[in-house]
Amino acid sequence: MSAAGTDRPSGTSAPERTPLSEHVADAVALLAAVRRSERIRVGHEAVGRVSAADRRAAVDVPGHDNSQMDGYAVATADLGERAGTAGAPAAGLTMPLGPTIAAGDPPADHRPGTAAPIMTGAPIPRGADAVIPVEESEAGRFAGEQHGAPAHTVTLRPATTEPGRYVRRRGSDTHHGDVILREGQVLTPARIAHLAACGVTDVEVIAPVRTIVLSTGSEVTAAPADPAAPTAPDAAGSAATHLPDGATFDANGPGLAAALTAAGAQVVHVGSVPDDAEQLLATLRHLVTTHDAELIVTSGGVSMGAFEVVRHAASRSGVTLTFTSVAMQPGGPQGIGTLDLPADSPEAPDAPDGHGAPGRRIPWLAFPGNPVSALLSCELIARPALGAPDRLRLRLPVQLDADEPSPPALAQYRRARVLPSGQVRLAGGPSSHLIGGLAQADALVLVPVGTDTLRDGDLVETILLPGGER
Ligand SMILES: Nc1nc2c(c(=O)[nH]1)N[C@H]1C(S)=C(S)[C@@H](COP(=O)(O)OP(=O)(O)OC[C@H]3O[C@@H](n4cnc5c(N)ncnc54)[C@H](O)[C@@H]3O)O[C@H]1N2
Ligand code: MOO
Repeated sequence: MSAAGTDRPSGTSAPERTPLSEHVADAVALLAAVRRSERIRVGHEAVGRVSAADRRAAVDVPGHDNSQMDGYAVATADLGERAGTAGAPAAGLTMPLGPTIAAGDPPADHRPGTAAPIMTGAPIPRGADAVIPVEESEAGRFAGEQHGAPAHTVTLRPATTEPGRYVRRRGSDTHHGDVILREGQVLTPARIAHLAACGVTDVEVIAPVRTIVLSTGSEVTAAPADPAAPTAPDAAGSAATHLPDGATFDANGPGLAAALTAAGAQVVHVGSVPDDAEQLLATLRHLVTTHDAELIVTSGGVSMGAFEVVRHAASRSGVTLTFTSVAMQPGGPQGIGTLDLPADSPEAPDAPDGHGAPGRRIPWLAFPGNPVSALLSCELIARPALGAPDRLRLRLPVQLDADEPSPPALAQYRRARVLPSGQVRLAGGPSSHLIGGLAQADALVLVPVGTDTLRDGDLVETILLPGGER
């Protein structure tokens, strides 16, 4: 990786750019007003939710000393030296049987001098300190499984006789009071099992933020879902679908809605509007009211063109949007702010007393329109603001066929795949319209500010994304 020089050619001035970390901090502060937590049951429905508080174990796990094997509970002092680690005597060690202990039995006292048949998970009787597996008995299995008269003794040939053998101690996994789930951790199947094992039946998790996703742009159109539309596969094997001249199928609506859902939001509406500021605002006010929405996420209309609908909307009353150029690519042009639903707005919900409800201020994240820019904005800005957990980041060597230039003023997020060798390889070019490259990627490679060339073998910060399955 080679660093760019710091000298600028005279007569040029770099645009003022906001570091990504600053913009994320603004988004986190903006969404703080709508972030809540809720209590849910510990069960399969909790998978993927994010903990909003530390949680402690309600009991020791295991709850009692218990056997790790089906075998015989013994007091090792009773085995004496005859069955020392040098090996059991050829004739074995014959002992009277104690009472049989099953999993679920209450802990009892051990009868000194006996070997008590004990099952995996059953409580070790008080006074016993080891379990000899049934395979180390002369018969190799329990008396009840054998024909003939019930046995009163067992002949053991223990491989070793050290105390504690095959005993799972109370609390050896988790102690009562241990923190078993931390704030910000995802509820994975194993964490759900651990919580359940520790007697925790409900947890506080981040509540989904009701979110409206709106694509902007007069060119943006939804792919036809008309059941009467022709669906015969074309030469390339996909359904024949007509894209009107000049139009673009809406990638950002479905993509952002999916990314926001994965980040824990509840997407209540996905749609699009043309480049008309009045229509955009009327649509948003109507949707916010109808769905009692708490967050607006738009894509497009934030850069320097003549038809930047979100920028135009920002000059209307009740809209507070700041536009900034974040020092990253993709996703540089960003808008952030609020939409007011004033008390006297015809769209404001009626209060129970029939008078207008108090006005509301809805956070608004305005992402750029290029599909990779929109999705990476969601990944890098909306996810942390919604409280979604950080992705795993690794420093990996990048595998390149040739040097890759990078704009030194920007942190560049290149799409990549992690290789089984532990290297990472770029997937497609840097342009922000290349949604196919992002779709095949399972990682982002961060080329930091100040770098003008990425070289084969450079160690790069790699952000792991879902989709790594081969
Ligand atoms: N003169 C300048 N031009 C541009 C600049 C700049 O700084 N100066 N920034 C570029 C960057 S970087 C980006 S990113 C884009 C952002 O543009 P907008 O947010 O205004 O987005 P649009 O112009 O509406 O669209 C850009 C591009 O993406 C396509 N698009 C938009 N929405 C969708 C959608 N829902 N699904 C699929 N594709 C979509 C749209 O058709 C355009 O091709 O501006 C650069 N320009
Ligand atoms: O910042 Mo834009 O997202 O590169 O195309």
